[in-house]
Amino acid sequence: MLNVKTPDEALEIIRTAFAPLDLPPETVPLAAALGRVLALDVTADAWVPDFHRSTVDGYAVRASDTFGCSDALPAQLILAGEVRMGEGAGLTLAPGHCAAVPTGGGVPQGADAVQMLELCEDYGDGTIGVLKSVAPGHNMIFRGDDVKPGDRVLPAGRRLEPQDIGALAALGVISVPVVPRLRMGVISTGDELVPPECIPAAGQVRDVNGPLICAMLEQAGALTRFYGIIPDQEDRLTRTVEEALEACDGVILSGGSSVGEKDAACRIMSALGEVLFHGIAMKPGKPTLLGRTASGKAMVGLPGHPVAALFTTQLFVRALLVRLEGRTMRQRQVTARLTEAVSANHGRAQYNGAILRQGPEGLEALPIRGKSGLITTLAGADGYFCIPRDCEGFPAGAQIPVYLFTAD
Ligand SMILES: Nc1nc2c(c(=O)[nH]1)N[C@H]1C(S)=C(S)[C@@H](COP(=O)(O)OP(=O)(O)OC[C@H]3O[C@@H](n4cnc5c(N)ncnc54)[C@H](O)[C@@H]3O)O[C@H]1N2
Ligand code: MOO
Repeated sequence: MLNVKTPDEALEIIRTAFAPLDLPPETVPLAAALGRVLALDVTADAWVPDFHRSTVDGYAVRASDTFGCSDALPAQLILAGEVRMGEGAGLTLAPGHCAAVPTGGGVPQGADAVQMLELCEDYGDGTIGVLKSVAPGHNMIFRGDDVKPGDRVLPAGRRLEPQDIGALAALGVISVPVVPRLRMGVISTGDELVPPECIPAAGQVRDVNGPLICAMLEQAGALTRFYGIIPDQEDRLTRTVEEALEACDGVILSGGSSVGEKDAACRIMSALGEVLFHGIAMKPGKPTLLGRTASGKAMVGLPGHPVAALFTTQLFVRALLVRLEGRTMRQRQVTARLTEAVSANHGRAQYNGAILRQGPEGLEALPIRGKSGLITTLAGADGYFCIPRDCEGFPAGAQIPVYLFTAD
């Protein structure tokens, strides 16, 4: 019999039983930093931008020279010169003067605003008519508006996204201090499993969990090593788990997690360390196991059914990874209208895949139905929702939170 924990209790055990690995940071080039976790705060040591810039194509002016002007009574200013992209502004604007400036070009000293080309008129005699007045600061950004030296731009623990890579480039951070990637060993077990490239014979099935779990761990930032499909032979399986624990920070085993005679995951974990829990009150995913070796390494036993393996990886293995990395989990979610009723009445939290689509009244969630042995019921899913243990289901039209299958 399994002594089941609630999903929250299981997460709490993960948090208390494991500590961050605190590995010394490594440095990677900016081009390789996407998806990596920042090891240190990134603090600016430069001004961004480093000079006052125009945000439009137009004429840099002294705002006070334009006050009161209009279509009928333009302010006529002397064109003092032209600012070129990639060069300093190079001139100082005297009263009554203006300078042509492109979008992003430097605003000359003395100028404090820019008027757009379309609101100016070139008289062709070295003077420009400004047809509408501008307030100081209009159409420009000032030195340091974006970032000043000492500003914290990105916090340690952040998984870097493309927009962060852009910000690091702006600061000239080309060597990025990151947390070393966790190394996770993955093992599929079962006499019936064959590699995906094989055509299954009678009674055989292709290994889904190996590629699935490796892909999820890679998406979560870990380095995975697949130790292959191991038949239901306890001694061989034990040796493979030991080999994986030797080389990796943790090992994920799928299949054999239940209580049948051939289900060896629990016995192997007890032999190699201690079992922290066996069983979670969730559907799918009930026979999930977590263990810890004497040296503190994690051993996870996931149910063989692929959908159960997917949800338990999503909820618990990812939580384990962020714990070992010393981060907090950030689960992205949206609110969507459930398109059909989904019932649940089995005393376990129920997890359902969902496809999201834009409906006439906003985002809609189409529940994916199917038993936990059917992986195709999740192909194309965007996320999932949970019906809590004490709830009998959600009616059609309910606004529900949908958690996205994303990296963090
Ligand atoms: N008496 C009980 N039987 C079962 C219980 C229970 O509580 N008492 N729980 C059921 C639930 S829930 C699940 S989930 C499964 C989990 O079983 P195991 O983790 O022991 O997994 P297996 O028996 O090895 O496999 C189950 C199923 O999944 C297929 N499988 C396994 N690995 C893979 C893989 N890598 N790729 C694709 N498919 C895989 C396997 O062929 C089986 O069909 O136990 C229930 N039984
Ligand atoms: O809970 Mo099992 O994990 O139903 O398939």
